[in-house]
Amino acid sequence: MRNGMGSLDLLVVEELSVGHGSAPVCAPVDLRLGPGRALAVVGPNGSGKSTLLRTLVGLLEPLAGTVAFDGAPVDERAAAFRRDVAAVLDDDAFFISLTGREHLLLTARGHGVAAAEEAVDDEVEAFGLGDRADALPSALSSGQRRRLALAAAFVRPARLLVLDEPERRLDAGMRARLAARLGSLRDAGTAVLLASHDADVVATVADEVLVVDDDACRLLDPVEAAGRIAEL
Ligand SMILES: Nc1ncnc2c1ncn2[C@@H]1O[C@H](COP(=O)(O)OP(=O)(O)OP(=O)(O)O)[C@@H](O)[C@H]1O
Repeated sequence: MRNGMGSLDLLVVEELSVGHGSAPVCAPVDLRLGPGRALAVVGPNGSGKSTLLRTLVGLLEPLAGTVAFDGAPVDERAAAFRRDVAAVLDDDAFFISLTGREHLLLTARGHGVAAAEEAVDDEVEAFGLGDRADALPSALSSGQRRRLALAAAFVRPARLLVLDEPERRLDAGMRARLAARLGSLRDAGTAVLLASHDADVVATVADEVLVVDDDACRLLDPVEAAGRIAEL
């Protein structure tokens, strides 16, 4: 299906059931996400947002239903999928002996960024890492580790950005800057999928909101969803 920007949907999810054993953690999900669009996944603690995102990026097998990225079933081992999709799901996925800056350089170079050093400097600046970029991850605060994980997703090109509660452990100023940046990326054509508990982040970034629930997972527009998010 073509979306409002005249492009093919990147992510197509049909009758998707997700869970860690045989029982689904929430009702089945149907959604489509195209370039230049942003979808927020909301719901209370334990409703299944992270389980859904992990399934969408191929880290968990669907219990039923399908997930396709760019017309093919999701396979996180496929080079094209790894090239096109940047995900920040956890913030403890670091090499213990590489500094923050070294992680960012590795990521930028691994994804073919031409001026990798400059791109890394830009993200160090944007995420306020400053001289802490030369520390090992174990010597960073939890918020600084979060910033580093996010910087690693921004330092490389991606067609789809998947973020699990990106606001977690960020201070108010950084939350607002992150939301603004996600909005700019979306406007520049990246597809953005994020789980969030932050009504301001959702209002700034999302064109559409998926409310995850046991009975039914429903797609709402951000205005309809605003009251609902405030309750969660
Ligand atoms: N590795 C796991 N093995 C078994 N059950 C799990 C696992 N991870 C999560 N669960 C369970 O799956 C359900 C959904 O959890 P999930 O982490 O997807 O929720 P969430 O909506 O992301 O919650 P939160 O807002 O707290 O981050 C919960 O009941 C949780 O306890």
